[in-house]
Amino acid sequence: MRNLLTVYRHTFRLCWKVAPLSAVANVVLIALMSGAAALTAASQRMLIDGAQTRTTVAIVAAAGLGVLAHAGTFILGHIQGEVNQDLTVRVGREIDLEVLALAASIPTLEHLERPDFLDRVTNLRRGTMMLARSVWSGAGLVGTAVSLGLSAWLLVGIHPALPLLIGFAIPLLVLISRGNRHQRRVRDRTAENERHERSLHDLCVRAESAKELRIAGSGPELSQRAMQLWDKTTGEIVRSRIHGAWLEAAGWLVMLAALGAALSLVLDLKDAGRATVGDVVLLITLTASLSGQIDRLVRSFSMVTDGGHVTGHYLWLKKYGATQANGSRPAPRELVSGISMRGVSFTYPGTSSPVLEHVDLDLPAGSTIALVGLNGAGKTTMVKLLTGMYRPDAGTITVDGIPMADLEPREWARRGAGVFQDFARLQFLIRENVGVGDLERLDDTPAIESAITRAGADSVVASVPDRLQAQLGLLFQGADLSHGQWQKLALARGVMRRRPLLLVLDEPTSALDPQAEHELFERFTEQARDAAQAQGAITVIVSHRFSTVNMADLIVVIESGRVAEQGTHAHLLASAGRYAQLYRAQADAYSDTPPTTAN
Ligand SMILES: Nc1ncnc2c1ncn2[C@@H]1O[C@H](COP(=O)(O)OP(=O)(O)OP(=O)(O)O)[C@@H](O)[C@H]1O
Repeated sequence: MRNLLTVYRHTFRLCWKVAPLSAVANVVLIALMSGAAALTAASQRMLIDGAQTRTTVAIVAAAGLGVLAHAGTFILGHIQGEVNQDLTVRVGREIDLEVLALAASIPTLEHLERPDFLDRVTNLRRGTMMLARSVWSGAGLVGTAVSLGLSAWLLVGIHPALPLLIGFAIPLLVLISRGNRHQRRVRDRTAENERHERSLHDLCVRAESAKELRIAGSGPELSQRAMQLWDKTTGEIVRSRIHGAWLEAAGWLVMLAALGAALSLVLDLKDAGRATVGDVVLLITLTASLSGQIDRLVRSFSMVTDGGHVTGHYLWLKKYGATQANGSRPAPRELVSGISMRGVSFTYPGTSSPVLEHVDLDLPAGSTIALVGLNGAGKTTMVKLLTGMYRPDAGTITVDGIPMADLEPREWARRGAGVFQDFARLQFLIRENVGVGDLERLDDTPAIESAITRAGADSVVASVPDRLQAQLGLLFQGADLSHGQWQKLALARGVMRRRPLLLVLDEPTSALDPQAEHELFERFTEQARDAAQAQGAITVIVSHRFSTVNMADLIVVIESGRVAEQGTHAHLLASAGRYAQLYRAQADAYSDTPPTTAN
């Protein structure tokens, strides 16, 4: 309940921020409407009683009051519905943006690969409207309670037992909240299926996956699977709704029986001369409006409880974000000793075997380090730990002696730059595609051009008519590029940031020919040396090409999550270990002579 109130306060603040006038109007309209239903019933009793006593003034006054109350209920209800809808959409959008910003601001990556996190975000995104709506339902709940109080007061006037009628709303509410609870459980349970269905759907309609699907002929199979998942998910949701509808119907039957009993009581009272015809009409009118009020109460109650559930996800996300950003020490502006890993082990969430185990490694300030090893050895994972995207399960990583966990994570992230093998194809203008590598210089054309030149991407820009202003990607009728061209732009984006302390190049040139890659790395190594001298910057390269690797100051061979060997190219070749074996295997593959077995 406290959580719900916290989020309501926050949501009211959002309402005030996005549409203060509508928020005030909504409160006033809800207050006015809560009195209108009771006023309608009271005017009818006055009308009947006035007719019996033939008091013209009373009849005219009652008729005027009735018309006013009816028109008020209708007109105010209509306006309130519109105002409410507008507020719900605007506030829902605001909450949606908040959720996205919150999820994107978490400096680590782990949550994006945790199914429970993704399910919560799915439910949260499904439920932002619900949350926004539930705030006004909470206000509506108060309004309806006031309206029911007025009705109870009118009922007491006929017979003191009649207000008990309102108490029959309780079993109805209990049954409905039971149905809602069941529906919420089903929604949570089906979130994973929904994500799965969406990913299959995306695979079927995205250009990137189209080639593989066409050649394998697997499109129909995948769309069939997506369909089955959709049927399963919606089937479960529909069944839970039907279940809820049955429970609600049972509650209403009880309520109707109570209304029938009340009516028969008032008819008996009238026969005994202890009630007027006006009282009978009042009860009938109240019965009709009571049903409406209780129905509103029930709907508001459902929305409030649904909102409470979504609130749980929302607060969880906020708390999770806060726990992931708990370091507060400023990141150094230059490196003196470098980065060290001591006893570092790491297992991906949801898996059981460690990817890195007891890694001890020193990355001296000002050096270029190459990580080599077979596929799946753990090279990219090591880079993810060094950049702070994941935290080790055991051991420590220090930056100039400061534990990385103590550093303000966003600040450390800002000290890094680079490009990953699974780079993004950002379908923006070319200048934006590159500029987002350093948001502060998004509009700095010379900086963008310089990054493009350093990444060897000048030919990519020259190949499209509008140059830097060219729109990229087929989604927006822009130019489509080859894989290698996209990669060159990703590389330019990766080197946009000025003076990073840690530059990571994780197979950034896998789509380039060996000659282009070699030239590029020569250029990078030169620049890295300048940065190294100026501020002790470290460059980490992950590559399978030994022509690139041998330029590094230190080569680290990773094997099954451990450091197998380290040293310079010459040292490792001389020691005739794993590196020498891998190097010769590649050299043989490029030569005309048959491969030798390295021993
Ligand atoms: N997000 C993830 N969740 C679970 N396991 C993962 C994840 N990412 C990688 N792995 C596993 O961790 C191991 C190491 O992966 P990593 O990407 O670090 O290897 P790598 O040495 O960079 O390989 P490659 O040369 O193929 O790029 C692999 O067995 C991989 O399956």
